[in-house]
Amino acid sequence: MKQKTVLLLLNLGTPDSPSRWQVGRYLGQFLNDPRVIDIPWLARKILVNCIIVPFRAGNSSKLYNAIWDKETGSPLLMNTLALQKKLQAAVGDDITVEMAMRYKNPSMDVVLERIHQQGYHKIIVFPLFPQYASSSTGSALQRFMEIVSQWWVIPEIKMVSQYFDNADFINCIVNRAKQYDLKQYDHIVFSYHGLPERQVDKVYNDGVLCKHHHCEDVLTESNYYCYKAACYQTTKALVEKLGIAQDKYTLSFQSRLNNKWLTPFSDKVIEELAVKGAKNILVFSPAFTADCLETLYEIGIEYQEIFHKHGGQKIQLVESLNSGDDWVETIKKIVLS
Ligand SMILES: C=CC1=C(C)c2cc3[nH]c(cc4nc(cc5[nH]c(cc1n2)c(C)c5CCC(=O)O)C(CCC(=O)O)=C4C)c(C)c3C=C
Ligand SMILES: [Fe+2]
Ligand SMILES: [Fe+2]
Repeated sequence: MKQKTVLLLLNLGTPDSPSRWQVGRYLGQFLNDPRVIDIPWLARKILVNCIIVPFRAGNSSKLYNAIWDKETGSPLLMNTLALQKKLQAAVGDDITVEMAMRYKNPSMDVVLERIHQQGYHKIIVFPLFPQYASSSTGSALQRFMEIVSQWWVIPEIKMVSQYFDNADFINCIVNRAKQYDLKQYDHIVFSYHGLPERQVDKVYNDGVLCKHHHCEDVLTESNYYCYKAACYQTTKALVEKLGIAQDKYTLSFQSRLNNKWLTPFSDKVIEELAVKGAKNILVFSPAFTADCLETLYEIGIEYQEIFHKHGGQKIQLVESLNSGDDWVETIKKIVLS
């Protein structure tokens, strides 16, 4: 008997259109997730629905408009769909490749209902986040389990929770860097999506805060799921492979909602580099496997403006893994191992 297997790619999600209304709906669904804004229910409802969404939706809509493709729409959706298509071709008929978004569309409810109807014997879940965070991987896997737990038949399930330490994943980023002559840049920045420090501390069961676990330097049994530790290890592997000297790079965190997020902040690092005289910098974004608002706009447009304003010339963004052949082969290898 042939086993029917489905590979489910999960990504964060994006608005259905860049209109203020749709961006507001997206932000409302996203930020009302208790794993994203982890405060008591009533406080979250007031903060998100009465403060963040009304004040943020208009501005975010402008940012989405700037990166929206007239034909293909959201870059995050377009890149994830292209990856699904190429993976399907790579794995052949034995495995069906599906893709769903944690927020908005294609929704996990609809895609998992289709998977349910098909009666697969095995589901392999692959979140497109290399470093575990409760707000990304944790949330997507929780929603997956909530839905599947309602089924009468629960098939065999394999869930991948992170892969920042996978050598093939690191090599894919190294491959993206090959088109740039690293020696031409005054400095290299590894910019990761930020997180509230409080959420990073919640990873530890021993009550000892992240700052006492030496997450900048070591990966241990206790900090394996610490997002900060995973970001530092990702950077360590990349600088070793790329031969980047200690004083030539900086790790930083972007997209903060307030000042209690992981530091150093990417925008401040970019500003300081320009003030110190850097003219050209190369920016990697290794927490994002697909180019999206946070890479194309925040790094490519907003940081470019900051850099220029303070005397710098050009910020070069290294493209994400998107649907590259090496990334397709890497996912295939990880999920089939
Ligand atoms: C690396 C994965 C991600 C983590 C971890 C993450 C945490 C996180 N994000 C916010 C708030 C926002 N993020 C936004 C966009 C966005 N975030 C990720 C990935 C992670 N977020 C991606 C891929 C994107 C881009 C989506 C796209 O459509 O291209 C936004 C929306 C944009 C904006 O208004 O700035 C917000 C808001 C929080 C609060 C959080 C963890 C606590
Ligand atoms: Fe985010
Ligand atoms: Fe940590």
